[in-house]
Amino acid sequence: MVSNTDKKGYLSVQDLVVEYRSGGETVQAVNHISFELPGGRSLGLVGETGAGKTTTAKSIMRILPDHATQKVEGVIEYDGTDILKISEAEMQKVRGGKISMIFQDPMTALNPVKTVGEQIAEGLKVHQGLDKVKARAKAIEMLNTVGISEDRVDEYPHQFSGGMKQRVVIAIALACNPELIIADEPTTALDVTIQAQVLELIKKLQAERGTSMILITHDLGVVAQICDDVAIVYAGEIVEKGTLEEIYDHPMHPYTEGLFGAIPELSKDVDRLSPVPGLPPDPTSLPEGCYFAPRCPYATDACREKHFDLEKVSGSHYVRCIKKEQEG
Ligand SMILES: Nc1ncnc2c1ncn2[C@@H]1O[C@H](COP(=O)(O)OP(=O)(O)OP(=O)(O)O)[C@@H](O)[C@H]1O
Ligand code: NI
Repeated sequence: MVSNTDKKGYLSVQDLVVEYRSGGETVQAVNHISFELPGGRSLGLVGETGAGKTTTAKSIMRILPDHATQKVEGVIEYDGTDILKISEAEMQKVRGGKISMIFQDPMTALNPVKTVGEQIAEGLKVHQGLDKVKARAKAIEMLNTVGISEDRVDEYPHQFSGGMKQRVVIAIALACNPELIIADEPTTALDVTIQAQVLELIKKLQAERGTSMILITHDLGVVAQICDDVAIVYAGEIVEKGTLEEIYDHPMHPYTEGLFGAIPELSKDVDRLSPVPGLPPDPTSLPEGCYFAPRCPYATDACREKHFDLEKVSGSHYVRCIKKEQEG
């Protein structure tokens, strides 16, 4: 039995299924994704565009678009509570309080007509019940934390550069001391030097505060720099997961191999995902067998017929591929 203290900050996603309705068709965006994230650890979600990474993140935050979402199933347990079952009022306490999300695009995450100070203070008033004066003082402290001079507290987003805006977004996300941060490509909108600075900052704050993190990215170098665990997402499924070492030193799924270009090593510089020849399947009509089979250099008839489960290879390393059975 897992005691309550063991569940502190523990995220468990089990059998998550998300479908959108679009143009009269069903989009199978997330297909039975399961993973666990113990408190204090960081997990990288890696995969091509459209794989279902953001949808997974939005499910945890419960911010999927109502009008377009036709099905959300599964269990998302945080701190022992199924967050898909609690009321919206309870969820509002979780969102931005215990769990907060850093969005991909700082331009859309910030409100153009409010000062950055007001925007950082907002969550502090809601989640920590701080009064105006205390919330402002804490907002200033947060600006310092992310390396922005406090005399800019009354400025508006348009007065900041892209990198500085993303720092403000991070300050907002971290202000309430979240236990879990979900960062959806937090640095893609930034130029390379600013990217490195922002990542260093996230990493430092995470280490200081023992925060857990889900990092969504296309950048394998960033994952290597920040994450303990990695899950490779393909067509709404996890096709391989394990620790950073397990995945980088012994990638087993042909898709993972493809993304890494060749056989990667942690010590070598791996960065951008390699383009894998071919295209992912249409999420409105997924193939019968393995979703990767149409692009897979090793695919056999068995792969096209049967859909494989994610199976344990060793330690915490899991892979969804028949090749694994053949290699032993
Ligand atoms: N509001 C929506 N309505 C219909 N389909 C959607 C909606 N949002 C996402 N999708 C579809 O769901 C699938 C998963 O999208 P998602 O944004 O989760 O992928 P992602 O892995 O985050 O991709 P990216 O790396 O481009 O951010 C895609 O096929 C996408 O087109
Ligand atoms: Ni995304």
